[in-house]
Amino acid sequence: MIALSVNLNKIALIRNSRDTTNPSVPAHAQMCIDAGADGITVHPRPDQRHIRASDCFDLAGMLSVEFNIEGNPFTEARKSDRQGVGDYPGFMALVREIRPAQCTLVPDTDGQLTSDHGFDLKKDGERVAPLVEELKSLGIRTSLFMDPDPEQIRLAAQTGTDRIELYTESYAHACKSGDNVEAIFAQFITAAEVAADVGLGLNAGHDLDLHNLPRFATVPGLLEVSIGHALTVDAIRMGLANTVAAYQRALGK
Ligand SMILES: CC(=O)[C@@H](O)[C@H](O)COP(=O)(O)O
Ligand SMILES: NCC(=O)COP(=O)(O)O
Repeated sequence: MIALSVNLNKIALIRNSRDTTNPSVPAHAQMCIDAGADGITVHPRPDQRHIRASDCFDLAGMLSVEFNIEGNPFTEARKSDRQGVGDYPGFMALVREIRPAQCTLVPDTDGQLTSDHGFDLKKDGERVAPLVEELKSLGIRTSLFMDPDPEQIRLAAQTGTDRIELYTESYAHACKSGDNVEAIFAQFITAAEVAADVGLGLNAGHDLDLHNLPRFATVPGLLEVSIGHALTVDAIRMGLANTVAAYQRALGK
């Protein structure tokens, strides 16, 4: 069974567009859970453009499903520039205190519009490995955000991480454009086979949607997908409960 972890970044983005608590991130998480979500994912960024550190604590206090916190482990603490919003404590400081079920390390720089690449572990492997070890010692399952690159995936196994999360934007783009879909999808099949060969659990995410998900769900060994942007947009059209159910059906459940 492939777990569906709903990413709430865009719910927080709507909330932050006013000085309000509406929509409530915890209340939205509960609606996702009531509708059948297997997990909740958030990606607190240093500018707190959407998910804030306070959201992570609020969610940690109420979730009855797995909590996955994603982010760049090398981000430093940053003062909030918005009245009434707490400071960003730094990613590792936040995760050390919350101790979510899973932590997905993502090599985003602070100013990126969105996540757009996996780790280069030739460059950063020696910095990442000790953090993986620390997170695991805290009882947190670790995952590294990776491109579907066999050499990099083999390097990921050397860090000691439990899982990797395949960055699926290239597949989503190919599905939209119709160009090279088979060749791109074959890259993910190969990446999944390499991950299994080196003992890594397999997650995936970014730009997955109701159209591209059914085929991606056939990737061997896939354990979890985290989906936020397209699912939130679909919920505007279909309603949240119907949307979560539709994504579960797209996963073959
Ligand atoms: C790592 C990844 O691909 C997404 O989980 C990320 O959370 C997207 O971030 P934004 O929602 O800020 O675009
Ligand atoms: N790790 C991917 C994620 O959490 C959500 O990505 P997206 O569906 O918002 O592109």
